[in-house]
Amino acid sequence: MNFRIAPSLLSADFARLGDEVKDVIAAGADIIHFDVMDNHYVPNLTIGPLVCEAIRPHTTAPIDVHLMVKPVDALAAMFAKAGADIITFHPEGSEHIDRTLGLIRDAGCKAGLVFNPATSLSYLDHVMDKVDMILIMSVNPGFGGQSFIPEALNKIRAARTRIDEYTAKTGREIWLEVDGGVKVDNIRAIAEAGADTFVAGSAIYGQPDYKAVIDAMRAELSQAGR
Ligand SMILES: O=C(CO)[C@H](O)[C@H](O)COP(=O)(O)O
Ligand SMILES: [Fe+2]
Repeated sequence: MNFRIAPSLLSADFARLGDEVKDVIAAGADIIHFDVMDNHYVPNLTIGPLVCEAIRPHTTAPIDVHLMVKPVDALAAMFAKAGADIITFHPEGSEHIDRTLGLIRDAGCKAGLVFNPATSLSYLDHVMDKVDMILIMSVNPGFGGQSFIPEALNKIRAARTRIDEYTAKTGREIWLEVDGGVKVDNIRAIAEAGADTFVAGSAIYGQPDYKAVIDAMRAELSQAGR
């Protein structure tokens, strides 16, 4: 299993974002997770396409834009232009999920659906062919530094079953990302439930030595069995 670690910029020092991006990639991270909150779909307000465009020259690592916004379509197009590689959105934020997935892919990005703790995976039923990533939220969206909700492990297992069945039929890979409260001490259990991509904000940016945390996460992942 190819595991990917995606530090969330939400917990980075916003006054030095370019360096924060370079530092986590130098420390061994694979992906930059970029949380967009609109003070409407979620109570918090963060960063937009101009900031994505500003960090783009600072790394060749994929930028994974997590849109916690409603409506989604116009912002998704702006982030594709701003250099995003992956764009995920919450089904509750889109009037027409199939259309939004299509417009993200047509803009050249990987597209993904995000599931809040109480959102059903049934939104996947008729759109798997347009989904490149499934993101399971293990906290309610809106803030960094919250505690992992254990019930998320059951949803990760269910999503893994869907993906494996789909991949067996089509040969096409879909990534399974988990976001919220991911730490060194629970990442192994999350991997064992079926995740391959791990967002971690406060666990990485909240520590002075990013490499030490990422190395410790990889050591845990290397022990994970399915
Ligand atoms: O989407 C998010 C919150 O809505 C963040 O990506 C997530 O919470 C990361 O922060 P932490 O690892 O500190 O929980
Ligand atoms: Fe996120």
